[in-house]
Amino acid sequence: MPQLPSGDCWRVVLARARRAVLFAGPRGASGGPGSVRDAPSGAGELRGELDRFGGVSVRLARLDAVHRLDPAAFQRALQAAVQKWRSEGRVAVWLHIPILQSRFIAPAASLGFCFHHAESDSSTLTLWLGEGPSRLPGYATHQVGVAGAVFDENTRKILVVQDRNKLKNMWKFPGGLSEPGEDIGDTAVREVFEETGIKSEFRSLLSIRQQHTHPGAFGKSDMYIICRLKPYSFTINFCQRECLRCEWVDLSDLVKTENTTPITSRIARLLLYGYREGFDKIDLTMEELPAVYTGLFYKIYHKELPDSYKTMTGMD
Ligand SMILES: NC(=O)C1=CN([C@@H]2O[C@H](COP(=O)(O)OP(=O)(O)OC[C@H]3O[C@@H](n4cnc5c(N)ncnc54)[C@H](O)[C@@H]3O)[C@@H](O)[C@H]2O)C=CC1
Ligand SMILES: [Mg+2]
Repeated sequence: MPQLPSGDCWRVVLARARRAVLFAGPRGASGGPGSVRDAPSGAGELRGELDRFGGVSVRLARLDAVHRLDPAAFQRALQAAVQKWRSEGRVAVWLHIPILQSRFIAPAASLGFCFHHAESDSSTLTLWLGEGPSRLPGYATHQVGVAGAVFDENTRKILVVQDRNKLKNMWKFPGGLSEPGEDIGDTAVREVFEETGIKSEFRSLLSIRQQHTHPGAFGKSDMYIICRLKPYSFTINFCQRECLRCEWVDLSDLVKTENTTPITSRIARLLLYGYREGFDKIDLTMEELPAVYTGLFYKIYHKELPDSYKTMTGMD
């Protein structure tokens, strides 16, 4: 006579019906070897969702039963769950832990989980279960800083600041770190306004600098992007907290001065070339396009295509 499913097992049956949701019930309960009675206790507390790569994602914030576990009980439940997921051929486990349940981090780490990343209110740990070294993608590798080279073509003047918090007070373009979800051009315009009081609009992207193990990037790499901006206000009202000085200077004076950073000096020369020969020689302009699958939009930056190439279908 077939054995009736236990409470945990019923949950597994329901989960199978729903397919996308995985219950880390007792070993064998969802088709693997073993029986309900082999199950290490507590395994049924952990429930995950299967991702398209064959990994399991467990969000503790959504599992009410887990709130009642102490760290030792959580460790037993997680160990049982991992054993089961391994037997089912899952390639990885993603464990999302709300900051107030951080007592579960150490038990997970003792089972081999490592930090993948943390946000302000949660951390995410991973465990690779597949063959060979982990193929899980890492988290953020860079911070993005954006500066605005605000150039007034009518007066040939460019906006520069001296940073208050630096040991050497050299002229540089105003700028700062991008916020999550912020367009590059919007960062440049916002930072220029916050630091100098000058209103401007985005024209183009001029340069990208990549620097690894940047001292201000918490051990990550730094991407520093300079944009060409066009001013539409001219009265300076600079931020005393961040800047020591702020001035409109003649572009050719900025090219000649030694009291500037190498990157500022180089971009000043590039701007002078663009001013004399045409900005199309130096500009990477932006266009917004629809993403293929997601229904979202993205911004693409490249040199302007001549009209004759915009509609070209192949080699004529
Ligand atoms: N070559 C160049 O001309 C320079 C380029 N950069 C690039 O600019 C970007 C960063 O721009 P920033 O103007 O530095 O950023 P930002 O304008 O976003 O923020 C700077 C301000 O953040 C605050 N801050 C930063 N670290 C802090 C800390 N540890 N404690 C307390 N307050 C803190 C300070 O108020 C500081 O004035 C990076 O991409 C960097 O590589 C920065 C300086 C010079
Ligand atoms: Mg700044």
